Amino acid sequence: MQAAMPVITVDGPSGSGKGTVCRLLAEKLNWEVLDSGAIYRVLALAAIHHHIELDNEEALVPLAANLDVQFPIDHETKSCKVILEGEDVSLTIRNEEVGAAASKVAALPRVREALLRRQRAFRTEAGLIADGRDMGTVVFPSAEVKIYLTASAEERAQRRFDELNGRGLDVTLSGLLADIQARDERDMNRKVAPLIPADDAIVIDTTILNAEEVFNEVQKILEQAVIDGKLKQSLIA
Ligand SMILES: Nc1ncnc2c1ncn2[C@@H]1O[C@H](COP(=O)(O)OP(=O)(O)OP(=O)(O)O)[C@@H](O)[C@H]1O
Ligand SMILES: Nc1ccn([C@H]2C[C@H](O)[C@@H](COP(=O)(O)O)O2)c(=O)n1
Repeated sequence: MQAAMPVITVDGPSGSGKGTVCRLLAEKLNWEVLDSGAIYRVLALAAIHHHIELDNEEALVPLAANLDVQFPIDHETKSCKVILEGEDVSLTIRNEEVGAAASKVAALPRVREALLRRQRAFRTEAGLIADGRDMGTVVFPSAEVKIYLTASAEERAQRRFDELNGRGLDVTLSGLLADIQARDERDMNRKVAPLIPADDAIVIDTTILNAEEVFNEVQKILEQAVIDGKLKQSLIA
């Protein structure tokens, strides 16, 4: 039986292209997007602002439960802004240090538990595209469509290098590769909600695919989901 508010989950490691494909899908389908990584990033930034150690679960749980964050639409860029305690942190949360800090706070089981309800609340009237690490395994286990994107660590580091270098940031390919490998190791081997494909996820290796080719693969998956009766044609037209 199809749920009223369908969910497509897109999980995978850093730089596999989740955010890119979710944005393209959201534009096409006019669905909401949950960027769950942004929530972990905001929590990590709040911990840094409040001088809370990134492994202090006792202090991080109430911070997570009461996180003062909003995601208003920026009508100029048509993307979400991230407002933490009244401050626009949309750019700050995207730096590599905050990404690494997010991966550390995300390893704490009670912190993850404290953020579950907030993530599930993104399932509203439109369909939802949920981007993260455990969207298909934990947060939305009954999602209609589950996708897992992956790519070699070298390719993901190169993508990040091109992006950051293009923005004039002083980064090295070897440094970014080491960061990505450390993040993979932490995200894939934590005790709770480790990064793994859900049993019923469809895996796409994006190493040799460009963003458009990945999007085309995802569209084929959605068309198959219609044939299988998991999604209504009218929802993806
Ligand atoms: N298939 C692709 N081929 C080449 N570059 C890509 C592809 N998909 C995304 N990119 C580029 O790679 C970088 C990382 O992509 P994106 O932010 O979508 O990954 P992500 O999986 O969401 O990463 P994170 O989990 O760290 O947020 C971006 O610069 C993006 O433009
Ligand atoms: N569902 C999620 C989303 C994110 N995380 C953690 C692990 C990541 O390294 C970090 C930052 O995520 P990104 O913005 O790069 O997608 O947040 C997680 O554990 N679970």
